[in-house]
Order: sequence, then structure tokens, then C-alpha cells
Amino acid sequence: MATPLLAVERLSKSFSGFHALQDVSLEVGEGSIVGLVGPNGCGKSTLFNCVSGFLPFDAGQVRFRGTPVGGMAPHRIARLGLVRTFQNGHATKRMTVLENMLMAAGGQTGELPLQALLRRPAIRMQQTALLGRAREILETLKLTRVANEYAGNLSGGQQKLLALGRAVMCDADLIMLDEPAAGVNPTLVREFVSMVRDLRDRSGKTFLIIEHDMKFISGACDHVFVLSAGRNLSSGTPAQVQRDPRVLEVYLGKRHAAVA
Ligand SMILES: Nc1ncnc2c1ncn2[C@@H]1O[C@H](COP(=O)(O)OP(=O)(O)OP(=O)(O)O)[C@@H](O)[C@H]1O
Repeated sequence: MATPLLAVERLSKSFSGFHALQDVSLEVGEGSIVGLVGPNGCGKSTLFNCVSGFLPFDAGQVRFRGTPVGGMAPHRIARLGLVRTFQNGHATKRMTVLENMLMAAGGQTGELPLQALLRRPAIRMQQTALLGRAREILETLKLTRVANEYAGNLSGGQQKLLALGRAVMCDADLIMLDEPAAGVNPTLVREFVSMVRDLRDRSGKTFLIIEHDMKFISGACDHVFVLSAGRNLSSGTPAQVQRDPRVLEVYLGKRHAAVA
């Protein structure tokens, strides 16, 4: 079997003796769109933080393209091709949307002053290419109209789209989205789903997505992992997990699960 792009292997993480994650495992295949769901407090964000290097974990391993990334700093993991968004967006509010996009594309030639002096034509070409790419992504995300607005002036939904755009701009292979549909109006959620699928189909991006909105999960994801109280509960296609009595029980309670 091919090595999965991301493998989380028996990951555990405690906070002062409280087990936020216990032996959690999941795999994300290249080019797939995978959902991570579960009731509030079940450990989804903790898992994202551990995978992306923002939190150390206690036991288990995270492999990206087979390489263990446990203990690596977030920027090193990002350089390998794994980036994540945050629930609150993390865009710089006093820069324009376009500037935020350009900032997200790290690792350009000429970031050091000496390089900048020696390689001016190369830098100009690279800047033109980046600008073109940023404009193209903003067009896909329907943000062209607000490209020169301060990011702080965008609506909640537009901020989410900008977070997605910045992640795509990094040119990462795996993009982890933390609640992309929270606070986004239903029409925009549908567009967001088709944009994510489009980015996967056209650019071969892989996505791991935390989301409470089951319409988003059903519309976007090929596969879903369900956590409950810091442990793996279920996994399968969106339709399979929504029929799983264990999942119905944690979401709806035992009595409802029996009749659902
Ligand atoms: N830094 C921390 N210190 C102490 N406890 C924490 C910390 N971070 C998370 N927790 C606890 O770990 C558990 C899992 O939290 P986490 O935020 O990962 O859940 P979640 O599934 O993302 O929840 P939500 O859907 O509400 O965002 C919760 O009980 C939370 O209170």
C-alpha cells in the first residue's frame, strides 16, 4: 500500500493529567479530502496543534510522507509541505488582502538583503509570478473585489476564504483547515465546498478539515474520522459515519440513537 501523506500513529497528549488525546490514529491519503469531527472538547484542535508542531505530544508519532515530524518546529513542518489555518484566521488585519496573500508565500529568492542586490532580475520575475498567482487564487475565492481592502475590514466568511487563500499560497501539499465554515453563510459554505474540491482536483492538494457543519463534511469529504473524549470513535465515508450508532449516540444521546 502507498505511504499515506499524513499518518497519525497512536498519538497521546495530556494537560496536567487530563487526557485530551489517547492513542489516536488516522491516515490521510495524497489527494484526498478528509474530515475530522466530534463533539466539543473531544480533542480535534489539540490534534491539529500536535500534528502541525504548535504543541508537543506525549506519545505516538506523526509522519508526513513517512518522515517523523514529532518535535519539529511549526515552520519546519510547514516547509515540508504541511500548513494549517486557525479558527480565527490569523491574517494581518492592517495589511490588504493582496499583501496578506503575498506574505503567505514564504521562501522566495531575495529574502536576504545581499541576495536581493545580487539577483534583482530573478526577484522581479518571481514577484511578478507571485502576484499573478495571488490574483488567480483571489479570483477563485471570489475575493478580487476586496483585494485592496484591509483584511480587518472583511466579513467573517471572507476572512475564512482569505485563510484558505493564504494556505494555498504557501504551496503546501497538505492543508489543514480548522472550522472553515464557522460563521460563514450557507450560500458561501456551498461555494467554499466547491472551491476546496476544485483545488484538490486542479492542483492535487490534500485537505484535513475540522468542521461541525455536516453539510460541509458530506459535500466536501471523501472520508471522515470521528473522535469522542480524546479517542478514535469511528471512521468511514460521510454517509457511513452518519449512520454509525456510536456516532449518533455521542451526538444525540442513547435514546435518540436507538430510534434514528
Ligand atoms: N492548553 C490547554 N490546557 C488545558 N486543557 C486544554 C488545553 N487545550 C485543550 N484543553 C482541553 O482538552 C480538551 C480538548 O480540547 P480541544 O480544543 O482539542 O477540543 P475540540 O474538539 O477542538 O473542541 P471544539 O470543537 O470546541 O473546538 C478540552 O477538554 C479542553 O478543555
